[in-house]
Amino acid sequence: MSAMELKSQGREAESAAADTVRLTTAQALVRFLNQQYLDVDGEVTPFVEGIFAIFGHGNVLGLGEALQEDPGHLKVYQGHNEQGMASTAIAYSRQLYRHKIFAVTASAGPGSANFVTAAGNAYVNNIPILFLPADTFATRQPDPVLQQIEVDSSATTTTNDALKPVSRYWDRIERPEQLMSALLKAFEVLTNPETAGPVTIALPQDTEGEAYDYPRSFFNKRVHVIKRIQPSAAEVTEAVQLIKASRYPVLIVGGGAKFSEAGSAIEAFSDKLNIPIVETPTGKSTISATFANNMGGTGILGTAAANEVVAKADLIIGAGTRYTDFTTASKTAIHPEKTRVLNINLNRMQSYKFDGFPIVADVRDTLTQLTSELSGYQSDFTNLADLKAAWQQERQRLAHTNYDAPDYTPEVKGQFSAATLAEYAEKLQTHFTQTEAVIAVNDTIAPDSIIVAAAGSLPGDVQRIWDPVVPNTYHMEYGYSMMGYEVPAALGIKLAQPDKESYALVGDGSFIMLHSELVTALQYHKKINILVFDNSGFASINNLQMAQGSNSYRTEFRTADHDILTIDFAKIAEGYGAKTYHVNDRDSLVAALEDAKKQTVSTLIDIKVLPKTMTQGYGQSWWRVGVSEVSDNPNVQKAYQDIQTGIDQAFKY
Ligand SMILES: Cc1ncc(C[n+]2csc(CCOP(=O)(O)OP(=O)(O)O)c2C)c(N)n1
Ligand SMILES: O=C1C[C@@H](O)[C@H](O)[C@@H](O)C1=O
Ligand SMILES: [Mg+2]
Repeated sequence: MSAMELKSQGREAESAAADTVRLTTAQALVRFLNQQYLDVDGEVTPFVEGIFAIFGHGNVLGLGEALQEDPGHLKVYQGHNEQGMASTAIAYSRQLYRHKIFAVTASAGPGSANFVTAAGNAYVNNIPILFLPADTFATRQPDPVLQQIEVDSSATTTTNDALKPVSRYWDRIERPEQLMSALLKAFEVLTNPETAGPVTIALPQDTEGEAYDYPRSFFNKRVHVIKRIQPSAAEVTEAVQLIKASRYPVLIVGGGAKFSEAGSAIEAFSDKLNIPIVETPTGKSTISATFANNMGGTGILGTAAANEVVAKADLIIGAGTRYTDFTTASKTAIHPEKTRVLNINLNRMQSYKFDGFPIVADVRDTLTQLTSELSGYQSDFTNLADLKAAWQQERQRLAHTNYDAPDYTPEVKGQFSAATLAEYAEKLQTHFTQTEAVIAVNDTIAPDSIIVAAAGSLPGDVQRIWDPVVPNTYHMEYGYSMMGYEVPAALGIKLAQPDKESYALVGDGSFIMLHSELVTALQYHKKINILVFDNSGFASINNLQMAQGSNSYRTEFRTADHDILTIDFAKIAEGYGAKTYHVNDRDSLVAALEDAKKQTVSTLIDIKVLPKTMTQGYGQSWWRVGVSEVSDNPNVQKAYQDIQTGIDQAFKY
């Protein structure tokens, strides 16, 4: 028996009579995490998979020591950037429909501050994650300590207070016994589908190591049951009336539908009642793109087919959607004056939106009930197959856009001159268009591979032209649209589904901003594939800026001498130890993708693409943005007037 085992046996024996066990706060925390289980539709699994850690002086001696001594079943990984490793944890939970989580721990001060962006991401996307930032001393004896901001107005304010607005539950453990009530509350929040999101338990570094006689009962196995909330009879009756009264109902599949695993229920509903479905970015891949009534992504970034049925709708059925501006075209795509709205959502507040009739219940079970109650009903849509076929034709056109064609004009028109585009072609050594590249990836990687995107122009492209066939293979973070989510998320996805290939679709700007967890993937032999779409700039923002009358300003990547910046992303990843490829046309991309499939090590494909060659709007694409009211630039003045016209037409709340 090892010295450690002897010591721990002694500790158990010592307090056995009192039915307590003497542990430090950190040891008690680790022991508790090991005992949390989730019951989803009768299947019980451990809820906490592990912990990502970047140790500093604030957490290495308390939590670090406890994990070193006995992590139980928790897998402990070293992260390389706090925001990055938290993004990995978020992606892991999201990919597993929130059935499992990782905790993340950082040292006090800057390490903890690095959590804030990721916490915002988890908050807006309703993803459970347990933040365990170290904190300054509870005793305050050595104050101010290294990395303490030392707020004059209150000694209780520390860096970790910045996590309060982006936590669904926030607590600070200043005495070891506080841990018990804090963790009970924390895990209720983490495991409740209605409140799931980030939880912060701040750990003052002295408290982490302080001991207490914890009741053994606190460490009993706890099974948190996910309850599928059923619609009331009155809710079903009203919904049935609304649908029966409508000729052109359209179902919007949101993230709530995906988390409810409502795919089959939606297909049955849509198929039997002839109701077209359209998808939000998060809802996409709940249903296969090949499903006959699936018109694809909707909203500002939507397909022509989806936006056409939404325009015709006399009833919108929102299944687990938050109705963000991108889905509603800033409230111009849906008008409750002309279109009734029926909302199915676990969250009561969400269900009230657009003056909708609220059903506060589980999406899967509600739609199943509605399908059986509505037998005999069919919508009057007759052109769904034609709309879908027309969109597929457009997708084919986008797959073959050719910069070298004599009559070539880019998808984003009227912004860069032919000379500027030629300058990019020459500097980046590419004639490759982004739409051709994205579709080539879609057509080449295995259908059960998982892609992730988050920011820039790629979320718009894939919302329109990515056709996911296998459910849950499309992982989109377009709630916070956090640049830098893509690479760490690819690792989280790989940890969640180790037998699948995981691909990050990432712009050059996002890659530069954050890719530290590529090192973690390499370190732990978790293969991820990174596809960098390099157009040498914050191109989507450049598009937006120029579309609203401004000149191109600080959104292209140019040197002080106005030269286009050229970066060898493959070389960067090669330096870390990844297998890399340079690509500038379809053939070289397909060859690289095929070779990358054979690798066991993480890969990066550096894809040089031309700016202005991403997809553009297809109906329902007004976006309310903050254009300047006063400007000497006539184009900005016009853009301001155009925005006022849009505002006049938009639904007001
Ligand atoms: C953390 C963060 N900072 C800033 C933004 C605002 N933003 C959105 S897209 C974008 C540019 C993205 O550039 P890139 O990744 O190269 O993609 P591209 O637009 O070129 O497709 C910026 C700065 C953001 N979404 N997230
Ligand atoms: O500001 C933004 C504009 C969007 O086009 C982009 O996709 C998103 O990442 C963003 O933050
Ligand atoms: Mg870019």
